[in-house]
Amino acid sequence: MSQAASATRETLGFQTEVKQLLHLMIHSLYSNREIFLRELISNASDACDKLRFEALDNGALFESDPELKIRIGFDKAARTLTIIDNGIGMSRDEAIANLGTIAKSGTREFFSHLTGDQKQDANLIGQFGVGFYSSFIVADKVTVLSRRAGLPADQGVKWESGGEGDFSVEQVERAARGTEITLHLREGQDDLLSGWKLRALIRKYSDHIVQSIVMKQEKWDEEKKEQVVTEEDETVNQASALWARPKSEISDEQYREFYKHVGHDFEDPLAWTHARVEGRSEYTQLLYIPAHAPFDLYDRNQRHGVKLYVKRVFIMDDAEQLLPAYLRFVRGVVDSSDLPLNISREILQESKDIEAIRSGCTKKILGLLDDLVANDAEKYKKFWQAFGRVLKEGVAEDMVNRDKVAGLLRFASSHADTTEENVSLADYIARMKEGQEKIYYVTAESFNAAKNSPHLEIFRKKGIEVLLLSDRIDEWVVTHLHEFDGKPLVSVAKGGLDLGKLEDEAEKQEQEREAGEFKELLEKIKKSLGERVKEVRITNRLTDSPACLVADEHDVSGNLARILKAAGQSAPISAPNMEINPKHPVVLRLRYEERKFDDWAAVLFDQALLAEGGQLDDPATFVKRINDLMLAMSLAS
Ligand SMILES: Nc1ncnc2c1ncn2[C@@H]1O[C@H](COP(=O)(O)OP(=O)(O)OP(=O)(O)O)[C@@H](O)[C@H]1O
Repeated sequence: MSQAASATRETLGFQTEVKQLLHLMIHSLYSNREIFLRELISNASDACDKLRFEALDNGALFESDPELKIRIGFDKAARTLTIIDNGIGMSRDEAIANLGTIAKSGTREFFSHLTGDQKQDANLIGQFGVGFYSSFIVADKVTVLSRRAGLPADQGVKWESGGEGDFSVEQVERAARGTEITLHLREGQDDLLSGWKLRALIRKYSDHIVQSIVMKQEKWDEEKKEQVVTEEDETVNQASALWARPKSEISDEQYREFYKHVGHDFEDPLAWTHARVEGRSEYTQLLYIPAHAPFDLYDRNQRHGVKLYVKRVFIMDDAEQLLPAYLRFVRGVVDSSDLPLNISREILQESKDIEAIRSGCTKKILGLLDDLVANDAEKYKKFWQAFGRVLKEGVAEDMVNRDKVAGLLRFASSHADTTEENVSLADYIARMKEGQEKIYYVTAESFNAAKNSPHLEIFRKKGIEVLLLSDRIDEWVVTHLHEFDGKPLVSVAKGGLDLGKLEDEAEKQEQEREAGEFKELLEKIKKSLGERVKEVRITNRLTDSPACLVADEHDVSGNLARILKAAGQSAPISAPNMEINPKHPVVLRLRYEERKFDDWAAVLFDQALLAEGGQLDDPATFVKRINDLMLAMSLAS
């Protein structure tokens, strides 16, 4: 940050990302300019919540002004709007940090995704959170006066900026605690200088705010023939906790606006569930599923989860104990009637009440997802695209609800052979062939590697569907999910292929005959490859390929071993089995090869490894062998 300090006033430069954000926001969000009011009121409300929480331990913070509220005013002559709160306020350092930098992790990466296309970027910025900086959509100068609760009156701060490259901060005297934001409106924004307009915006976007949002009452003046502002205050919003109101009194519109406040989101939510739970543990939950993934979904430190309230008093943001990690995309509020007000994060971890809330909230969300599956396939598809990968973690993480989570999973499969993940395990079971007892899957590094895996050949020939798993997390899913609805999940690349009733007698007999016939060749290949393979055997898995690699039932699959290696973890390496196709011309040819047998065997192994997405230890030797063999063939012909 650049500095030009004078005695009390100094000018500081915005962090680069803030400059970028400001520029984009002014241009791409202009058509949504009214949201600035919602954002500033949302911040004011959060500031009041924070004060109320800190005051639980230190009542003096209320000073002589215990009634928390937000005031909106306007001055036609000066062309300004003001948003005032008596919440926690900011110290000078906090103002510099909060209003001059963006502290979110992943910010730089986020900015690299902006395209310059206004419509797309507006969407992205919405996901990032627009917040305080949205003031500059309508204002060309913003003045913030603030004093942190508990600091003396001479420790006030005045922050001011034109939203270009820099801002100034100055220490000022300020009797009132909290924050006052004055927007000096841009040309053409004068329609906002209207009590009627502001009231309409507050009712539309901020009705659910818990604190009173007050404005000066207006009256019709017969002489002046216009509305005049009086000295009387009036509360414009309902000023009661939305989640505590009966469901029948809340409109969908109100639910949506409340979501934007708690979820710090710009778009409507996908779905929500609102319930009051009574019994051993009493609480209210209002939980939302967003319509899109936040940019930091995979960041373990991401914030803005579920807020915890105790008897309407805000206690903490992102109380991660309220839901398991695999539901970290959920936003909303839990308000408990049983927990003590002074509960800390440490106590939360051991609280029996929290355990009950967590299991209740988890069931509600899984139920909500079930409901989408049954009643709104389009929405579920959207959900799956945004959060499917996170939900998959639930199979490993949540033993109690494993079957329920498994039922919600969607996979790509050889049925449609497209990348789209839209096959549920129940769909798969419904399509099983007569006599089929298992759910077959293949895991690979990419969709194409899975789809074209040699291990699938016999399944394709027999018309048996195979799930095509190519997410890294899928390996984790299948190590924890052994069966679904009584049907075992089986990898087509592991263990001996036992198709059970799907194989007929004649096929089995032929296999036995071939095993005898090829015994000598198999031993010879094993001897040639040595430690690289555990066993070499005949297979009926293959129709087009000469060979493939197969892990033993309880060994780590080749794909998982590669994932672990890439993640820097040591995998217990055990050599794979090599299976060869007794009908393939290359294999038949090998029976009569003498001179170059070792090269043929090595190439067979290396190709099988490549075909399943593996990497060669010694690619140069592989290339040399291939060239030698090609040359020998061309000389022979
Ligand atoms: N009225 C206020 N009183 C006290 N602090 C405030 C106020 N407004 C903003 N802040 C501080 O400035 C920070 C930045 O605000 P901003 O609106 O940009 O982001 P946010 O609310 O944290 O997140 P998001 O933008 O995702 O909603 C806030 O986190 C808060 O610490």
